[in-house]
Amino acid sequence: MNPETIDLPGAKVSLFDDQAAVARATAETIMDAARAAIARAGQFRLCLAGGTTPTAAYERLAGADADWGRWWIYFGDERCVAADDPARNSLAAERAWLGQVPVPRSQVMAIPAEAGAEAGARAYESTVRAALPFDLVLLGMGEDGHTASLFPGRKVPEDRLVMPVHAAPKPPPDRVSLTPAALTDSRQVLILVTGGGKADALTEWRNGAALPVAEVAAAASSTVFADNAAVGSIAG
Ligand SMILES: O=C1O[C@H](COP(=O)(O)O)[C@@H](O)[C@H](O)[C@H]1O
Repeated sequence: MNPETIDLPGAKVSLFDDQAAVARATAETIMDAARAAIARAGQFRLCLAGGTTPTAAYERLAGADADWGRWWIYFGDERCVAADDPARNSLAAERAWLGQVPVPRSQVMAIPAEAGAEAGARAYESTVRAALPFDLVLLGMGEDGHTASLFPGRKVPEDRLVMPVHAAPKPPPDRVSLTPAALTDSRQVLILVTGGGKADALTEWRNGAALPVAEVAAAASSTVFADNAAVGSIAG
């Protein structure tokens, strides 16, 4: 049974029974956005979330029938480790989904984070500038309320679309992240929140804390897909 509801400032919230239901709805939302973008503009520009939360949705997309030749894939953040390191967000998406569908390789725009945070961010800036506005930005939320690699209390350069991140509180310490200016320049922003470990951050968000995820959500037309485990103890 779903909890009653939860209000999150700046976002429309949809609640689901479990992570599998969130994954199903996420894959459907992405497919709907793709069809609409392709009908409107002949291509679909999707910016992906990293971490573990979106993996089940990516696995569902691996079995979908889509006009893959018209999809362009971007990443909201990346960890500065070797290109074949399992910690890479791009590799996780590749294994769960992208490696199994005929999206042209030239249209999967990985962040060159193996070059280091500064060089990777500099190189990806022009890629993102040319892509905006995105059709859909998919985001997750960390247990501390971070999203992409935007961590609480960190300064964000106002003149950049992509920024280097050092000393991240969650390993690895060096990362590259799109800034809120880039993540919110999208027709839709969909934020996935699953699992009991996210309940404290959701409570802070509901109470108006200035978390990165809350700031990004409020600056865009955002929807949150959450499951019972994330919301259960704080609903009502
Ligand atoms: O480090 C990261 O964390 C967040 C949340 O990850 P999750 O494993 O709790 O889903 C993720 O959204 C971000 O892209 C990632 O680099």
